[in-house]
Amino acid sequence: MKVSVIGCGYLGAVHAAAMAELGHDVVGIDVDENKVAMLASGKAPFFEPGLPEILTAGIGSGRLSFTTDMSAVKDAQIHFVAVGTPQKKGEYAADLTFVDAAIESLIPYLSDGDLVAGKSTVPVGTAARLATLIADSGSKALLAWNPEFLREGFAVQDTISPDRLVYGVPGGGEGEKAKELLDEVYAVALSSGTPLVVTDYATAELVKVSANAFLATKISFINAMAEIAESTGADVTRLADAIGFDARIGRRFLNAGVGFGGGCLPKDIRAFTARAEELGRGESVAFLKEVDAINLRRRQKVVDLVVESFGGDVFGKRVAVLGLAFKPDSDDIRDSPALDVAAKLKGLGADVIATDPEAISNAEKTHPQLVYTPDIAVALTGADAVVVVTEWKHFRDLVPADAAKLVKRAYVIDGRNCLDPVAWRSAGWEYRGLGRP
Ligand SMILES: NC(=O)C1=CN([C@@H]2O[C@H](COP(=O)(O)OP(=O)(O)OC[C@H]3O[C@@H](n4cnc5c(N)ncnc54)[C@H](O)[C@@H]3O)[C@@H](O)[C@H]2O)C=CC1
Ligand SMILES: O=C(O)[C@H]1O[C@H](OP(=O)(O)OP(=O)(O)OC[C@H]2O[C@@H](n3ccc(=O)[nH]c3=O)[C@H](O)[C@@H]2O)[C@H](O)[C@@H](O)[C@@H]1O
Repeated sequence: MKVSVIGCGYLGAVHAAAMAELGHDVVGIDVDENKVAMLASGKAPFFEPGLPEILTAGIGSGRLSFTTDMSAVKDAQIHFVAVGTPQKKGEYAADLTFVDAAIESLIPYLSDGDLVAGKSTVPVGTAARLATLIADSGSKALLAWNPEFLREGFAVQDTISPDRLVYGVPGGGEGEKAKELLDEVYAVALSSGTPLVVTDYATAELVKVSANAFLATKISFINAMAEIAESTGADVTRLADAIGFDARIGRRFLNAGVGFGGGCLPKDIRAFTARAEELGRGESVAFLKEVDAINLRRRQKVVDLVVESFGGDVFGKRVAVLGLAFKPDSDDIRDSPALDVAAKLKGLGADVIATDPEAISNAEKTHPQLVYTPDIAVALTGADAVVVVTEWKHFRDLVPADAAKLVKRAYVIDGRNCLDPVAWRSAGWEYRGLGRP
């Protein structure tokens, strides 16, 4: 099929390359000229395992191209909209400027019977509004909302083999036509048994935000237990193991630590709260404010542990911050707990040196006040405290005895509960985890 993808960021670039990998003819459109130039030359503009390979293959096959010229979508039958929906400045609500602009610029190039398939995460009610906008323009194109559930770090595999597909479609014959087109584009996944939920716009939009709200709640739940564990001497990691054996609860997403960040969970729970309030249903998701508050308290807890370890004054102390990305296998620093901790410590006067295998160049742009090194040994050398805030394998695999030789004071705060306390303590380190003794 001929497919266009509008917005080629963390979601759209992967979606475009994956659709080409599945045999479709794909054109990716973005307003960012640098990003388009990189993608068009087969280079991934961000770190995502497996993306360079499918980009190169797609471009080499002639099935994948990128441009800033919206008119290139003309031949496509399905137009995936994957532009950003960030949090509005100073508000909780989602900023829909990019979605609206993308649809406006797409409309002149739509042919009758084309399908616009929204992938961006949007507040419930957006699809219906956009469908009206398209119809009012005189276009006979269809609109579906087809939310995306990929995880960064696993984005390629999650796109090619998703754990479910959700189509939000209009009622009647239009909905059937939209479903037929989506079935064709996702034929490979569907034929291998991927569950499919076909529903109305509002349900599809809500599936996406409620899934992220649930994940955020699960993380904040275990972090709340970590807070209680800290006051009782209990071990939240053992607690998570034990409750996780209950299949109704499950162990995944029960890792207590410095909490969730990234370009989605934090802004999505806030946008959901704002939208529910607009709908007069603020009380239904009021708990998400507590989920957010617990999450932010964990970042402060890590900072407090560092400060306490110096008797209340971190000024001039050298702190090695291991991790900048919001999670491993990603260079994404959007709302990253790791970077937040580094910046807070710097703000308190600590001599912070931060390292990350992939996220340094992004962090340098937003946080030029921090000192960075790509070399873990350099970060550790002379450190008065070490803080692990992203659980990259590189940090999990550190040999405590070797690391101890580099630092000035062997004090480690394991903000992701990803190190073995016994191994670190027996190598002479004072070890502090979050919610574990
Ligand atoms: N990053 C992720 O893992 C996932 C993201 N999502 C959702 O997907 C959407 C996109 O997220 P990301 O890819 O992370 O954002 P991003 O910020 O990395 O990418 C958005 C892209 O859209 C481009 N853009 C903005 N306005 C445009 C326009 N008018 N025409 C063409 N391109 C335009 C930007 O230049 C940028 O490259 C958001 O709604 C997000 O919540 C959903 C699931 C997973
Ligand atoms: O809407 C989105 O953009 C995506 O948001 C999340 O994916 P992602 O942000 O890539 O990362 P996750 O693996 O969900 O991790 C999010 C954050 O939670 C943290 N986390 C995760 C799991 C856990 O047990 N504890 C924990 O603190 C991670 O460190 C990270 O900061 C969802 O998992 C995806 O399904 C969704 O598509």
